[in-house]
Amino acid sequence: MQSATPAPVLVIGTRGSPLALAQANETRDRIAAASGLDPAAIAISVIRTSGDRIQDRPLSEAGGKGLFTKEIEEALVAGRIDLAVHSSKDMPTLLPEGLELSAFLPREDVRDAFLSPVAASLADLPEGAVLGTSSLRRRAMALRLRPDLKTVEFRGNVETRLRKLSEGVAHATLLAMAGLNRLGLSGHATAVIATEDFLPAAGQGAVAIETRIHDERVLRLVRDIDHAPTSTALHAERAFLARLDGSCRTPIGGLATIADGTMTFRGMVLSHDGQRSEQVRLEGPVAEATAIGISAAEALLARGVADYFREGPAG
Ligand SMILES: NCc1[nH]cc(CCC(=O)O)c1CC(=O)O
Repeated sequence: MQSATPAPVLVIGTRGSPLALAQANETRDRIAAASGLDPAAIAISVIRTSGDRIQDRPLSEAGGKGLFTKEIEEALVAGRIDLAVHSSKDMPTLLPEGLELSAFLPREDVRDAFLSPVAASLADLPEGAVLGTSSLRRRAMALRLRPDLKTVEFRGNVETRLRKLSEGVAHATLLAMAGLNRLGLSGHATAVIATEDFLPAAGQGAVAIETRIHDERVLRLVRDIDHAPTSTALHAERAFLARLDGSCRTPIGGLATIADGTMTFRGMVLSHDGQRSEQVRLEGPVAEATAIGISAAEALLARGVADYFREGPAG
């Protein structure tokens, strides 16, 4: 006899990668714990996005960030799901009309990991070694420190990239520590790269929950699991990105950290070859998070970084 599954009272939409599912499961468990809802009454609906489908070219050429969110947001607008769980890093700064990011899970490790079977760190890679990455930011950040490196495209989910590395497609790759931790794969990291050397992407390590504005029933449930410091940091980082009008066609790093009521914001924009870069560091009260992110962007724009945005990712 089959046990009766309760009719779902809440439907979470997510991509189907192991990382996306881990994030959706964590969200379900947190909502259940905070609300007292039976976890079995919270359904997880897997939605295949354009970003998952397109495998034959770099995503920066196929149209950028919205590719991982479009079909999920359509389901949210249409009411087929009640909330969507995303990696903040993959979210465009502009959301479709009627949707908002209403909660963030506690941020994981924000740093990038260095993974290599041949070297202990980026600095230790042999002259001319091949770095596999599909991220324009990681490519430019790495070339800034090691202009001699060659780079190759490394698409696919975390597991696919680990496999390509073990097959020798590249001497090294870079992945978010957050993803490795959430997948229980942190043992694959050869070294963790300090943010002083290498700024993460805006939003890295944070999981965002997207909902319909004015959907009070769902908002009540997700607000209870919102992690305030993560939310504050993400507001600053997303304001920074939005003001720069950057996209995933531009190498940009941005990180807000909070200690004792003070936010420290660091931002960097690089040329595609990493040979030119501008950095900014600002501090201010957390209550001014959004303004701090905007000021950081304006400081960089004043130094001419908009010129970098007009350049293509030359080989
Ligand atoms: N673009 C893919 C993606 N989106 C979020 C993460 C990692 C988890 C995170 O940053 O929250 C990854 C993989 C990676 O960059 O290694």
